[in-house]
Amino acid sequence: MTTRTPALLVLEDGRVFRGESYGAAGETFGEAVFSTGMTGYQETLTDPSYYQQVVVQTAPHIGNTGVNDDDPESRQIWVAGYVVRDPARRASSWRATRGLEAELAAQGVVGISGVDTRALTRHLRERGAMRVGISSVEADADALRERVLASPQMLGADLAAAVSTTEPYVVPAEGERRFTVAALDLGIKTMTPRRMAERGIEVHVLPATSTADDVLAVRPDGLFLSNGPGDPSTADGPRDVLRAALEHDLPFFGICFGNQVFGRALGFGTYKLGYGHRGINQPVQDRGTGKVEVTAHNHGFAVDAPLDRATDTPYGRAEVSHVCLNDDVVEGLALRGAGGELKAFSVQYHPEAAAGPHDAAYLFDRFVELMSVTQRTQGDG
Ligand SMILES: NC(=O)CC[C@H](N)C(=O)O
Repeated sequence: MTTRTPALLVLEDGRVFRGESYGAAGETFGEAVFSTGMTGYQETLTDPSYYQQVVVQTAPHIGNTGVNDDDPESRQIWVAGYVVRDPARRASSWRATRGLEAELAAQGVVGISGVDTRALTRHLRERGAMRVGISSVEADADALRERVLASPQMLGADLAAAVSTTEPYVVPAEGERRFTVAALDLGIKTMTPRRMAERGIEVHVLPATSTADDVLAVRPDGLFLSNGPGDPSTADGPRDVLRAALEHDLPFFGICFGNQVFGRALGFGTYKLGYGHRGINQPVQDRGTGKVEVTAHNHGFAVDAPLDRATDTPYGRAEVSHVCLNDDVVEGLALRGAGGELKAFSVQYHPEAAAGPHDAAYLFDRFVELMSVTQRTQGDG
C-alpha cells in the first residue's frame, strides 16, 4: 500500500475540499465542471473540448477498466485537472494496456481523489461552473485561492486554434468514395470523421485557422464544423468561413461548437449556461419528428435563438430543430431554403457517440442525404 500525498482543491468562491494527490503531482487551474457519465472516462479525458477545464466525475468509481489505445478521442489528454472520489486500485479489462493513474501521471495531468464529488457537484450546480485550483504542493487554501482568482476565465476564452491540427490531413472513405467533406478542426474528436468515413465520405480535416478559400480548394460536397473548447463568441474566423460556404449553398453540418458557430453565422448570439450539460444521458427532442433521443453532451455555452418561431436570415429561414427536455436549451438548428428544403443543420450534442448512446447517428445519414439531394439539384440545374 502506498501512502498518498495530501492535495487541496479550492474553488474561486472560497469553498475548499481536501483529498489526495491523484495522477501527476503539482498544481493546476481551470474551470470546474462536472460530467455525469457512468462510463467513457477515457473518451472524456481525451475530448479536446475539455481543454482548460477541470472535470469532476460524479460516478464514484473511476479507472476500473484502465486505459487502452483504442478509445482515445484525440492524441492526448486535454483536461486541465481531474477530480474523482474513489479511484480503482486495480484496472480490470481485457482491453486495458495500463492503469488510468499511470496514464494521467505520464501525461502530466494533476488530479485529486478522495473528494466528496457529490457535494462538489451540488455546489457547482447551485453556484455555477467556476474557476478552481488543485494542488499537492500548496497546503494553504487562501494562497491557492489567490492564484485561482488570477487564472483565466472561460468566458471570452479563444481556445480552438490551440487544440486544432496545424496541418491538414485526410480520413479516407471506407469502401467507395461518395462525397468529399471539408471539416474544420476546432477540437475534433477521432470518432467524428470515422462516422463520416463509414458512410462513404472522404474527410479533409483542416486547421481551425483555415480560410474560405482553403475550404473551397478541396472542392467539397459539404462543410463540417467540429466540437471544440472555449467561448464561441470568440470564433469570428470560423463564422466567416461558414458564412462564405452558406453563400455558395454548400451543404453544412455542425456539432457542438459547430452548432454555436452556425448560430452566430445566422445572426444569433451565444451565452454561458450556469453549469452546462455534460454526460451521456441527456434527453433531446427532434422537433421535426417529435422523437426523443438520449444523447451525449459536453457544452457550457448555448445558442440564443427563439423556440416559438422561425427567423429570416440572409441565407434562408432558420429554426430551432432540437431542444433539451431538461431545460429547453437550444440543441440544434436547421436552415431552410425558399421551398422549405433543408440547406444546413447542426446539433449542440454528440451524435458521434464517443462515449454515449447511438440514438443520434441518423444525423450523419441526414448529412449524406443533404449532400446527395444538393448534388442532384445542382446536377439538374
Ligand atoms: N463540446 C463542445 O464543442 C463545447 C463547445 C463550447 N466550448 C462549450 O463549452 O459550450
